[in-house]
Amino acid sequence: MTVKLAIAGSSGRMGRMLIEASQQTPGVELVAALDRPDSVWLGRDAGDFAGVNTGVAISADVDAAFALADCLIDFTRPEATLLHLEAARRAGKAMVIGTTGFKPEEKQQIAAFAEHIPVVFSANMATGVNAVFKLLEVAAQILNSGYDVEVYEAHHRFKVDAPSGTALRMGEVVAKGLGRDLAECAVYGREGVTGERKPETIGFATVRGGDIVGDHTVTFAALGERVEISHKAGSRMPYASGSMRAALFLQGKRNGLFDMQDVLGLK
Ligand SMILES: NC(=O)C1=CN([C@@H]2O[C@H](COP(=O)(O)OP(=O)(O)OC[C@H]3O[C@@H](n4cnc5c(N)ncnc54)[C@H](OP(=O)(O)O)[C@@H]3O)[C@@H](O)[C@H]2O)C=CC1
Ligand SMILES: O=C(O)C1=N[C@H](C(=O)O)C[C@H](O)C1
Repeated sequence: MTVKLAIAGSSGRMGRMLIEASQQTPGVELVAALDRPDSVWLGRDAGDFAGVNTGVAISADVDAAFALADCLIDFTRPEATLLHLEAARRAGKAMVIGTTGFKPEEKQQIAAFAEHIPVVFSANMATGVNAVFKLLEVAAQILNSGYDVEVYEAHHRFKVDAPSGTALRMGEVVAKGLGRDLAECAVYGREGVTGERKPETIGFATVRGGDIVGDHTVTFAALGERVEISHKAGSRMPYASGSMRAALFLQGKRNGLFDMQDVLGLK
């Protein structure tokens, strides 16, 4: 059966890519496209950015979108995602959430919504990045003593949250593998006379510039050698295709919180 899709933030960088992906993915049908109530794009065909005619006009009416759609894909901002989750709960429909930058208590709210509706929530929908999460689990098991862990990420100049959701997830995966709690061992910046590096810490470095789509590297550095595990995105399409896969995965599910590891069968 076809999954009827609504896409939020449809004029955004990911929104445009998701609309394009929806036109190329068997088993999904775009039925609604959302943007802010004050967006200049309201009323335009959702496919205008990609040069295709979808027959779906961009609107700000979330409840009307859920009346048509089985699933909303949301790559917006945390405050918008939480409002969309309320509408999804009212309608009893599914959500795929790619938005990053949530506070811990907001993540708990998402988990609470997922007791009532099915949700895929993942900081990175790309298959390659999810493969890297698995590689990091293995690396942390083997390189569990004497290696300093540092996470580097680089993104475009327009990104508003740091470190990236993906970098934080990478930190969480490695911390768990090493038996540490990321909240206690993360170091998010260094400046001035910092003193020597504490061995139990996990450091983060953030670069912002130009149109970098998304680079992530985790370094395990010891005395005499280092291991680097990297992913570099050259296009946003892997995030969009992963999201289509996530929407198809949610078909027929009543509730529950899932991530791309569930979607890809990596757990
Ligand atoms: N999980 C993953 O694989 C990936 C996650 N992301 C994440 O997705 C999110 C979006 O990224 P990106 O597309 O680059 O961002 P953009 O700023 O390009 O797009 C965001 C879209 O959401 C809309 N929006 C923002 N606030 C609201 C609101 N309060 N109500 C309704 N709509 C709103 C924006 O409208 P307007 O422009 O009018 O403000 C815009 O259309 C980020 O959190 C990013 O980190 C990105 C790529 C991959
Ligand atoms: O904002 C972006 O562009 C991206 N955001 C996600 C993140 O914060 O991890 C995923 C990807 O790196 C692109």
